[in-house]
Amino acid sequence: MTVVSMGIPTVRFDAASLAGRPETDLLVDRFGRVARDLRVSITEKCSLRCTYCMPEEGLPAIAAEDLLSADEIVRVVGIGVERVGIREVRFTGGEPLMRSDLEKIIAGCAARVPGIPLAMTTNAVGLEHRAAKLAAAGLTRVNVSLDSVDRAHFAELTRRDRLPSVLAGIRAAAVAGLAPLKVNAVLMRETLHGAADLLQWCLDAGVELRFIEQMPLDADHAWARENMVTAAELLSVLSERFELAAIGREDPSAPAEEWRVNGTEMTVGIIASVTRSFCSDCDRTRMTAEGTIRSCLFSDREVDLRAALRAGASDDELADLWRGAMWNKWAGHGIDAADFVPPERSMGAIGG
Ligand SMILES: Nc1nc2c(ncn2[C@@H]2O[C@H](COP(=O)(O)OP(=O)(O)OP(=O)(O)O)[C@@H](O)[C@H]2O)c(=O)[nH]1
Ligand SMILES: C[S@@+](CC[C@H](N)C(=O)[O-])C[C@H]1O[C@@H](n2cnc3c(N)ncnc32)[C@H](O)[C@@H]1O
Ligand code: SF4
Ligand code: SF4
Repeated sequence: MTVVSMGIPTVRFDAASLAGRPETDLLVDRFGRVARDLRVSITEKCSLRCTYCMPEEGLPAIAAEDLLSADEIVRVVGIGVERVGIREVRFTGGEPLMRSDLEKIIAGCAARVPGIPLAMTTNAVGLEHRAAKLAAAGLTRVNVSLDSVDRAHFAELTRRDRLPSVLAGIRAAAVAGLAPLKVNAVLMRETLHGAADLLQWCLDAGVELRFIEQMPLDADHAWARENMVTAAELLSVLSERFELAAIGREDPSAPAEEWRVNGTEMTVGIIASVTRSFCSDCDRTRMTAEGTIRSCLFSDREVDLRAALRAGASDDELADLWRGAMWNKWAGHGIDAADFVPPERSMGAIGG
């Protein structure tokens, strides 16, 4: 904890050391990486309870006054783009659609940082009714989480019977021009047998599917390395039905590696965060719904921008706090280390 004087009142907030940092405005770290991709969590609330993410009862509620307001989010996004080199912004959560002022947040950001892609990662529940408004506000594209197209299985995995709403949301997003639309599916023992069906559904729907290796970020702490489905295992299952040709990554810092399917233009991606980690090329920086900067999914060391912002810090001061948070970023998640300990926050509380 560092004491920072910003006039009256004097407020305490975490500031990470900038010692040894080169003279640059950008969000550099000690490992030569530059963070340009900002992921903004805007709520801890969610309409689903995916077993690999949330506890059955949901996450503890964040008090309304502790959440960043729409105007505060727009200000931080503006600082990110104008002062520290952010080139892409993604809204996430929790479920971003749970915020009734999401359109206001998007419109505010679109006006403040014109030309910067504004994406959203969502479960698509209720998106049917908001896709057109979100697109009009300036949202550019969406990635939708969908682990199964079998209604009973979906209800089991998410503890909610909402598959029809998700599918309607995907259709509405396509109609609204939120493209390219990608589907994310977390790999699990209980879904592996349906993986080929899910891929066929996505090929038929003309959307790109990416499978994600499950990470130890579930609120229930049930993740176990020996139980997880690896990219290699998935590839062997998919290869029984599809001809897959490796393409690689869109760009070095993209989490997904891609495979061409059946010699067509359609692809399937795998985000192998555990067995083929991409930490050495990481370009991510995160802001939690409470306004703390988190340099890595797995690092609980957060820098509190909200306290500074509400105490009257200038844009320059906020930018410096952000730079300090990222300068002290770890090399990677360390899941393979003998002394690995999962972070305190689960995926839904960080913003995946
Ligand atoms: N290890 C790790 N995994 C991540 C990170 N960001 C996203 N993921 C994983 O990748 C999944 C998909 O992320 P999305 O929110 O769709 O974002 P994206 O893949 O960067 O999006 P695109 O730009 O469309 O490729 C998430 O659900 C996470 O499981 C990250 O910084 N580190
Ligand atoms: C936390 S969710 C937030 C956004 C939105 N609610 C959704 O599900 O897309 C963001 C992403 O994290 C992924 N995720 C959640 N828990 C995960 C875990 N334990 N390992 C890997 N990915 C996870 C989800 O599949 C989703 O794609
Ligand atoms: S993955 Fe997304 S939809 Fe599922 S519980 Fe977590 S926040 Fe909600
Ligand atoms: S685990 Fe951390 S360092 Fe690795 S890719 Fe994700 S955010 Fe980046």
